[in-house]
Amino acid sequence: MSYVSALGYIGVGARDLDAWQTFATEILGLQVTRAQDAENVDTLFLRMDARDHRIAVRAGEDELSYAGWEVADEADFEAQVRALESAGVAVKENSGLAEVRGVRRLVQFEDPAGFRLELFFGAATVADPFVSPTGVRFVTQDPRGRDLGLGHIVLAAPDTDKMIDFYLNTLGFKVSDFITFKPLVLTFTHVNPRHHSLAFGPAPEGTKPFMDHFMLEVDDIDGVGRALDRVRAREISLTASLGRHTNDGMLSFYMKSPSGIGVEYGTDGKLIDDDVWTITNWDAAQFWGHDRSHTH
Ligand SMILES: Cc1ccc(O)c(O)c1CC[C@@H]1C(=O)CC[C@]2(C)C(=O)CC[C@@H]12
Ligand SMILES: [Fe+2]
Repeated sequence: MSYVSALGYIGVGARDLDAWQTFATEILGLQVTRAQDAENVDTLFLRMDARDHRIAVRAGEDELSYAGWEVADEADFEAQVRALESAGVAVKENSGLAEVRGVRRLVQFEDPAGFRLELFFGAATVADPFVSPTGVRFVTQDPRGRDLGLGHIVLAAPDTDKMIDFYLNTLGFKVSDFITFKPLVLTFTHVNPRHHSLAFGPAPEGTKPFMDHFMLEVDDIDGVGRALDRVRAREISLTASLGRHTNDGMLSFYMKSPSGIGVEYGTDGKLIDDDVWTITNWDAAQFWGHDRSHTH
């Protein structure tokens, strides 16, 4: 039982849309279309490949966010909706929202932490070629052309066990591996060859659930290096220096977006072949780097 095929899109809220527009264009290298959404709210639609957009940044509360999980076709869509319903999850089909997102069909539901999720198929795709303003190319497919989604997200919520149970047993995500440091355990999960589309970060009791960061992957190290140069040249805070993760081998750095949500920008992430993959439990998050004390 596994129907979800990719992290199709995400949405975040931002009070300062002008700052986000500059950040998206000049640092991340995303193509930006700024428009009113269906409810006349100022929105940045951010493009990274043939999809109409994979990130929407909507004027409003900085914390607001949602994730759009994609399935390959209508049969998988209906099967996943049934699986959610038999698990007792309230699922609401929303054709108006499907139209706003440009997708064929869409349902809305919440995970156990109350995080807003959408399940959809038939993503909005445009004929116009994607052209990055910084010249990067994003990795959203594997070498065989299989969709890898936009990157990954890390969610932090107090009851991690309940969250993991839901994503594994109701949505069919698979464990990639674990990283254990002292009392902390981080769990990484995949839905396609990308090492993780979703990971669970630690959150102390009483914390409001939040998206810690999203990760975008580019296809060469120079794209990461040039983005890092531009971060250093501007008022953007670097939250972890360049480093290489143990589990997915990603070479990346972390920064704070203008609305506060973290962004990891990397390259060279590992792909998982389920036929030969064995789950490991790493004792460290990185082979080197990702220093969080000497940043600005
Ligand atoms: C460890 C790791 C491997 C691959 C990744 O893409 C990735 O984002 C991470 C997590 C990085 C980071 C960490 O190791 C310390 C605890 C952190 C800050 C969290 O609370 C969420 C992200 C975690
Ligand atoms: Fe990450």
